[in-house]
Amino acid sequence: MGAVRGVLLDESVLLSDDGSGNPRLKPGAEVLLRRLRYSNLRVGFCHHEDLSAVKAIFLQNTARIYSFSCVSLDAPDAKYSFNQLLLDWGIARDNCFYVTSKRHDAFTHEIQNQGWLTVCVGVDSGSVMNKEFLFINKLEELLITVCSLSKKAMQKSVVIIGYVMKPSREEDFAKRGALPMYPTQNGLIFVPLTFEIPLVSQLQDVDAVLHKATDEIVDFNPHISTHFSHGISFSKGMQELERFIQDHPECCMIDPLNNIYPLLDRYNIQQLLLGLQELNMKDHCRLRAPHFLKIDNFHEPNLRDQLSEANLSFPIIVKPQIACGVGDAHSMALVFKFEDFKEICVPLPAILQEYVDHGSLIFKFYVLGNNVFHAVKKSMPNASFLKSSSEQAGSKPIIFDSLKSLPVATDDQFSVGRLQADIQSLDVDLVKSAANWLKTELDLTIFGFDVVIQEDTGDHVIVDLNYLPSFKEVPDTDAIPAFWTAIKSAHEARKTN
Ligand SMILES: Nc1ncnc2c1ncn2[C@@H]1O[C@H](COP(=O)(O)OP(=O)(O)OP(=O)(O)O)[C@@H](O)[C@H]1O
Ligand SMILES: O=P(O)(O)O[C@H]1[C@H](O)[C@@H](O)[C@H](OP(=O)(O)O)[C@@H](OP(=O)(O)O)[C@H]1O
Ligand SMILES: [Mg+2]
Ligand SMILES: [Mg+2]
Repeated sequence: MGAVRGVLLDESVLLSDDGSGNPRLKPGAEVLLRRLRYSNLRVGFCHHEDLSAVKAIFLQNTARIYSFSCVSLDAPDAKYSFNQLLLDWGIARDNCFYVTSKRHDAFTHEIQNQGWLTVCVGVDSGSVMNKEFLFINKLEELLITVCSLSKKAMQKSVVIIGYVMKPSREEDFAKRGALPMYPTQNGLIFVPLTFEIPLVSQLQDVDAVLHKATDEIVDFNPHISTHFSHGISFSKGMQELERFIQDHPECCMIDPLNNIYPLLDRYNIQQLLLGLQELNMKDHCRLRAPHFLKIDNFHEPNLRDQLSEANLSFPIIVKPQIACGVGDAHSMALVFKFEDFKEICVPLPAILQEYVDHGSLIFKFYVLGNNVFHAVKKSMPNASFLKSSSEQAGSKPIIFDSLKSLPVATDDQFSVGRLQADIQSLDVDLVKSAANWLKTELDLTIFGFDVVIQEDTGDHVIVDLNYLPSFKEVPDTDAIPAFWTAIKSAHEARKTN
């Protein structure tokens, strides 16, 4: 038997009704189907003829939504349709999981005799004669059960990556084929970790954990401690995961929490980026960090002097010190004069950053292990454009959210001719040297950073660093294999450390 390739779900696992006969999906079923949809496993539903017509139609419609098969077990040609399903799927029966919640079902025993792996969900193992079945209590256990069996069947030639990230991010990655539950070409199987069931039971077969821990931040209080990361509170599930990893160092984190903390703090990022000056090479543009100043409030008596000492002049972009993970981590402002500071409500403590005129183009760089990709994106326009639009509003500061309402250049502020010139002005080798330097400094597997090119000097200024970004601008054909290679290498490297 090889890795599990197909999963056939009996309607008893998926359907309940609302008491008045109207069918609906059982709790946990919708999440399961969403995850199976992009799992690279073949998935089908099945039901007996005695299923009510309304439920049978609901099941067929649900299968259609997810592009899954749906077969009737008692149809005159049932055996045919079952075997036909296997032929259509192009897989052997012993690579298939049949999942049911039926206690006594002649069909279940027959299909098990035909060599299918059978999983009973929510069925007391004592009530079923055949002990060959696998028994799980909750639907949430199914995926880790499938993946663990695949690993066992593949004689450990696969590595199971358990992952934690917010649903929207998981969906984005899964749709790109990045999180398959069937082994990748380099032997990775991805399984979502759920906090709905004890982590210990899930992690015993997991070889490495990929997490976007910042998706599990539930609060940030900068006043709790002078140590920035002490102000960060993670979800109970993330805390349980952290405790497990402390007790089980053999299960590796891609990447350890301590390695991502610096990227939660824009002050840390600025201090780290000061090291870029060591990379500057003769006959190359200058690579640098923006001038910056960290402030705890806008009423500091000698703020003007501090601005001048930090080599900061207006306009100044104001960003929260907390870089991600909380709702207002991306609430920013572009301030044109000193008096405007009292007008803005950027969360404190904040980082004041030199606003770099960069011709409305930003270069997003992504480091995936030893691969470095970059993409060009439209960005905020030069200050003169923003100031004029702001002057019409009485030169008020421009308040925005960088993820939701970034004041990107309008077409007339952005000329395509410039686009060619600007793209050619990017010193890729210089920035790749920065990428390699950052990888060493940060000891991270996957991270991104934003580069703007200052118009009058050509300085390459890194204005942002992010952990586990979506690298959505990079073609999947390049990004996804690199994503898998990076994770595999990180697991191997951390395993040997
Ligand atoms: N110092 C700067 N000078 C000029 N433009 C800047 C500067 N900093 C940021 N920007 C512009 O604002 C955008 C958002 O800034 P930044 O990337 O720091 O925000 P963020 O919330 O960290 O975004 P994300 O993490 O989603 O990339 C940048 O993509 C760029 O267009
Ligand atoms: O949502 P928080 O934890 O505040 O952090 C953001 C990051 O700072 C951004 O870098 C992410 O955007 P990209 O994944 O496109 O880089 C962004 O990804 P998203 O736009 O897919 O949500 C977020 O992860
Ligand atoms: Mg950014
Ligand atoms: Mg960022």
